[in-house]
Amino acid sequence: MKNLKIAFVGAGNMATSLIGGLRAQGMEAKSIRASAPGAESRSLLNAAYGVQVFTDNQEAVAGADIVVLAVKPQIIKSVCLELANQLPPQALVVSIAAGITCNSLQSWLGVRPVVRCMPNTPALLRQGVSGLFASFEVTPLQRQQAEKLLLAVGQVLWVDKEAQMDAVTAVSGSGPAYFFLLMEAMIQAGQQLGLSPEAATHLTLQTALGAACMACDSDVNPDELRRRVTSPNGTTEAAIKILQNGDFEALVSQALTAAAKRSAELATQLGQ
Ligand SMILES: NC(=O)C1=CN([C@@H]2O[C@H](COP(=O)(O)OP(=O)(O)OC[C@H]3O[C@@H](n4cnc5c(N)ncnc54)[C@H](O)[C@@H]3O)[C@@H](O)[C@H]2O)C=CC1
Ligand SMILES: O=C(O)[C@@H]1CCC=N1
Repeated sequence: MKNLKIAFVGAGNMATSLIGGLRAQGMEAKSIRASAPGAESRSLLNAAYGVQVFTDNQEAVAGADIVVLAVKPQIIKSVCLELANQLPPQALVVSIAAGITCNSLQSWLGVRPVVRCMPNTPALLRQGVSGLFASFEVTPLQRQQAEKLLLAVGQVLWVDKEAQMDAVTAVSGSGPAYFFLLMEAMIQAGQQLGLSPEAATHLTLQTALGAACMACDSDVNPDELRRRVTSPNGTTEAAIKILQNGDFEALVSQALTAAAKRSAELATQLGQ
């Protein structure tokens, strides 16, 4: 990675996380460029990581080995059309836009190596996980380069069918929001049961962290870990019964199905 030049088009949350990860791994600021229309995000990025910032996307991608498209799905088509004739011919394009297929990207940019990926916001703390899919044109070396880029902000998982990216988006791309919602609900319930907001928040967040660490470190599945908390006729059983009577698993399944469907819809609505 050290000899590569990487250009980010878009300088928002996800681009900033990735740039922070690359800099923390020792990538030199002079090898990283970023472009965005907003002066504030450009100057924040420059101040935090010393990277070169541009208003002009075409200027940012000049000479890049990897171009990361980190703009919203709604504007990616216009950005691609603007860049189509300006990208270095061998540059690898890495898109993080939800729902936007390799086929669409290649219809706007010309047939070229494209990696589509779906990171998530814990990337900010280098605790993310990203799903990746490579178009046919991506070389083994470019695959490694894309993987290293995303490894700078957490773990990676390649999928071999592009349609699986909708499922990745539903599980891990959007996933942090589901856990935050559960935290919100537990904090609220804790207060209703008489705890102060501070106490309810502290207990909830540390429990979420502890449970996630246990699930990651353990050699048994989450269902077994759950059973170990659940004493016969005890308090956990009383709570789980309520969740299951409310069809918790079915609700989660419906929610993830809606997210995956929306990812596929974005492909149809905003693609080609
Ligand atoms: N936020 C999330 O949890 C995740 C987001 N994504 C994807 O990442 C992409 C970026 O999302 P965020 O960083 O959250 O959005 P953001 O809104 O923080 O950043 C978007 C950036 O694009 C810039 N921009 C707007 N118009 C532009 C143009 N014409 N040319 C160049 N830059 C332009 C904005 O100034 C901003 O810096 C989206 O496509 C989203 O689907 C992927 C995984 C997770
Ligand atoms: O909600 C969204 O569309 C984006 C993609 C995954 C997380 N945030």
